[in-house]
Amino acid sequence: MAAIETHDLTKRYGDVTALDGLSLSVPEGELFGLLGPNGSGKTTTIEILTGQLDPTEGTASVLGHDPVADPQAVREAVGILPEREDPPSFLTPREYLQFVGDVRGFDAVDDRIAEWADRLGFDHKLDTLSTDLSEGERQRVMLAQTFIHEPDLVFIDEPLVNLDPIMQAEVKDHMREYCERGNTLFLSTHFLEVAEELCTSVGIIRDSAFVAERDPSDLDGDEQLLDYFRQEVEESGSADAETAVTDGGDRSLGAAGDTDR
Ligand SMILES: Nc1ncnc2c1ncn2[C@@H]1O[C@H](COP(=O)(O)OP(=O)(O)OP(=O)(O)O)[C@@H](O)[C@H]1O
Repeated sequence: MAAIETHDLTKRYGDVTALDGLSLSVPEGELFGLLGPNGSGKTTTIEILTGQLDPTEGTASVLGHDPVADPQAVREAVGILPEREDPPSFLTPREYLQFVGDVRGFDAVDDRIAEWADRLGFDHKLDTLSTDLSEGERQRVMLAQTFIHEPDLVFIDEPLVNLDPIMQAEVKDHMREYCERGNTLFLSTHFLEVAEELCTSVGIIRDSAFVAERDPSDLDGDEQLLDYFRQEVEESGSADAETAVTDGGDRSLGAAGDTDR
């Protein structure tokens, strides 16, 4: 069964088309990466699939639930880490994760908090107000809330932002193992090296429409993901595409400041 299935998903805001007829199927167990220039519709896609935003047209199925007809069922079934989200500044990580436990209704909340704080290296900060945590420590807490209830499907926008290199490696390992156990991960990122290293499949979106899908391991040595992305995106000839493809040595696309939020 596909974990995610969409048909002609479209979102319009007046004259602005944020998403234009997205049809997509993500099988269970896939680590899927959605790539695209700034403003191409990645966040809109995730918001529709997680029941936060209604499409103007089209249908979607997420773990067998319809995110329009039953957004609550989708939100209960999945883990979500939106872009640039922090735990509330006035709660400690322990209080925030206990709150998540209450809302999500899972058992052994204290044990799971201890396990995830240990795994993500913020056990010594569990009782520190979030306002006093570093950016990377807050990202670790947000990653914990994403996975703590062991969902079958997780949506993550830029998972590695602000993490130090050791924690980046650990989170990558975790995401890989999570999918090897049959779970599904839907990742949105501007960092092609992350997509290339981790994803079993990538989709490229431009001008709000889906243009290509590819298994990164099928790319040969001369056809790196950046070149492939550039080729697919530049075909649109849009100004957006040209500003989006920035080599810059770090192979990040269109958001040079993304690591420093
Ligand atoms: N509430 C809104 N009202 C009007 N236009 C919107 C709204 N939300 C998004 N858009 C537009 O829809 C398009 C797609 O936005 P979206 O946030 O999905 O892009 P994105 O691919 O996630 O971009 P980025 O890589 O910069 O995060 C953009 O042109 C954006 O300006």
